[in-house]
Amino acid sequence: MSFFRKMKEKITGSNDAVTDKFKEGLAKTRNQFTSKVNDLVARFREIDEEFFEELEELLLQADVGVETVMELIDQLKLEVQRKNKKDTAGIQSVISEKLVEIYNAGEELDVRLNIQEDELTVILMVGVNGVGKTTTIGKLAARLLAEGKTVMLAAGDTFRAGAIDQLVVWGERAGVEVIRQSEGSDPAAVMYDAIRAAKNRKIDVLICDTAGRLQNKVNLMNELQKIHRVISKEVEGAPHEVLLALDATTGQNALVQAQTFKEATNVTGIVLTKLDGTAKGGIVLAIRNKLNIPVKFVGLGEGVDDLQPFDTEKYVYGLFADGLELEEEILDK
Ligand SMILES: Nc1nc2c(ncn2[C@@H]2O[C@H](COP(=O)(O)OP(=O)(O)OP(=O)(O)O)[C@@H](O)[C@H]2O)c(=O)[nH]1
Repeated sequence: MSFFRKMKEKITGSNDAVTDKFKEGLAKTRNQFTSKVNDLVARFREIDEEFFEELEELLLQADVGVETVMELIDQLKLEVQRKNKKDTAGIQSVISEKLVEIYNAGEELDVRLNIQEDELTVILMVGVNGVGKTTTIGKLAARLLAEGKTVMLAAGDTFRAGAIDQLVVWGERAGVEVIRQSEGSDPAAVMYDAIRAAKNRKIDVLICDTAGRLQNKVNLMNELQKIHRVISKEVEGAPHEVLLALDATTGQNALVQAQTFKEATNVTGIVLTKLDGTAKGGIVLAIRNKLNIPVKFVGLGEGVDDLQPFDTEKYVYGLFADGLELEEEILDK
């Protein structure tokens, strides 16, 4: 049985709906990338150096990242040699297998949220303006509520006009309280208030919004460090998560942002938003290679339930779904 079929059997069944979300969310990338791979396979039939060169080009176009592409091509060449494989039929399944292997190789990255059992969990949300931070906080709150947690939000982006109101709207939508002060006030003071309120009301998870000013790294660092200090003084071990929101549609620029935030604060996980809005969904693999920070959630659409925990196999399935299903049918005949 091909790798792809085994993977499909493993991930579908009990959670078909989530698998479908990955499939739908990655449609743009699949339409660009996989359909071109399928064309390539049809055009070449026989595996040769030129085939690998064109494949390499397609992977680079999908923003997979140079190192990962090189590694993948090397591994494919080895596998083809090992199996004495001469024709291109079924190569997509081998590519998907190698992508999963490469993603999962190296240090194990835990995608689960670090939620405390019996005490307040504090999640800090960081990222530049416009990446979908507020939206993500709203979606995350809804997800945690659905899991039976009580949730509170802290409007720590006191800098951008409208950020507080926007968070309040999300809070109302999700039915959770938002702790706020006026625009321009000290974000650390908002955090302090929010932690006090969350403790008083015995809340499980407090999600804190922050301003995402990147223009000045020193300022960003100072502000985040001050927030950190206040939070850790009030709750031991907090913040339990620092989630960095990155917009997948900004491609390599997202990697640059990530590097800056990584230097400014201890980022524990990435939320990759708007993955459905890009044809360059290979950015997930580049993030893995460049940053070694787990992508904990991906945004696969605008709906509340379109924020999904990242899953390597569902992701790779989403990248290849149609082409491989077609191929499976052909092989079955
Ligand atoms: N298609 C899609 N849209 C998303 C996703 N995440 C956020 N959005 C949309 O992006 C828009 C808001 O994006 P932003 O303006 O970047 O969000 P924001 O939360 O105000 O931005 P911040 O300044 O980062 O707080 C909204 O229309 C969201 O629905 C996603 O995963 N997929």
